[in-house]
Amino acid sequence: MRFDVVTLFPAIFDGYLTQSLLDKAIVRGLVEIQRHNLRDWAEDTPHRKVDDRPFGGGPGMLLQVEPTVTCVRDVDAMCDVPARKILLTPQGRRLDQRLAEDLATSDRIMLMCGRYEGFDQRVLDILQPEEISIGDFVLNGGEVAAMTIIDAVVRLLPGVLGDEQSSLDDSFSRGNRMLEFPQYTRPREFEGHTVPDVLLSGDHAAIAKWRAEQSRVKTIDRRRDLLPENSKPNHEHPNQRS
Ligand SMILES: Nc1cc(-c2ccc3ccn(Cc4ccc(CN5CCCCC5)cc4)c3c2)n[nH]1
Repeated sequence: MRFDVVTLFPAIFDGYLTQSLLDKAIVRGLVEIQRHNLRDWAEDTPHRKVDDRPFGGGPGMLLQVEPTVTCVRDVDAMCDVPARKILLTPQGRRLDQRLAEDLATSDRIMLMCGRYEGFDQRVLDILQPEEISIGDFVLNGGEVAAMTIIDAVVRLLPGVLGDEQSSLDDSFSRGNRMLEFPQYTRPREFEGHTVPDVLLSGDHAAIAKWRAEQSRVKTIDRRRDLLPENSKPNHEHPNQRS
């Protein structure tokens, strides 16, 4: 899979791209991440201006339609595979595991990271990107949301996580909608806190039963909404794919 990230701050991704799971996946050719600085598409050098004040007044600045649309079209054309365009915004469809699994089926994803107060509306009208939010809070730009999407998607790609780390049993993977059971490792006792005996018993059936019960109790206590009897569809944003 290839990610193309359009951003005013490509350096934000430096540390992230060298972190081990992603770095290994890149080295193994399982994923490719290309960054594109929107400022390189600014019309007027030397100021390389890509933002301007909103018509009609209002706070802050907006990213202009011309450099953005030109940039996205140029980036899209850099590779034969057409990119699934995603625009990060607080107003988008909420990212969840189901959407991450859907994104993981794409061959190429372009992540459009805005800044300031976002993009001129004509960017959305012309390019018709899918709009995705990572939660009901306002970040300072799309980059952290983009990294979140990359993180959630890359771990789902075949071969990225070894079998022992499979994402299949994650809390929210493949329709699994239960919270994790408690996990323990050595030492067996720390400051008087011990490991549940069942986990030391070697009785795999009893361990599985205990873990299922722990997941159920925790899910009822914290996320009753996840239980099958309470589940409701994730209402898609009007301009979202099915
Ligand atoms: N899940 C999530 C994604 C983001 C996200 C993603 C991308 C950008 C680009 C800029 N920002 C900052 C921002 C966005 C919206 C406003 C509200 N403002 C009100 C007046 C009319 C214009 C809009 C303010 C500042 C972004 C924030 N935050 N949270």
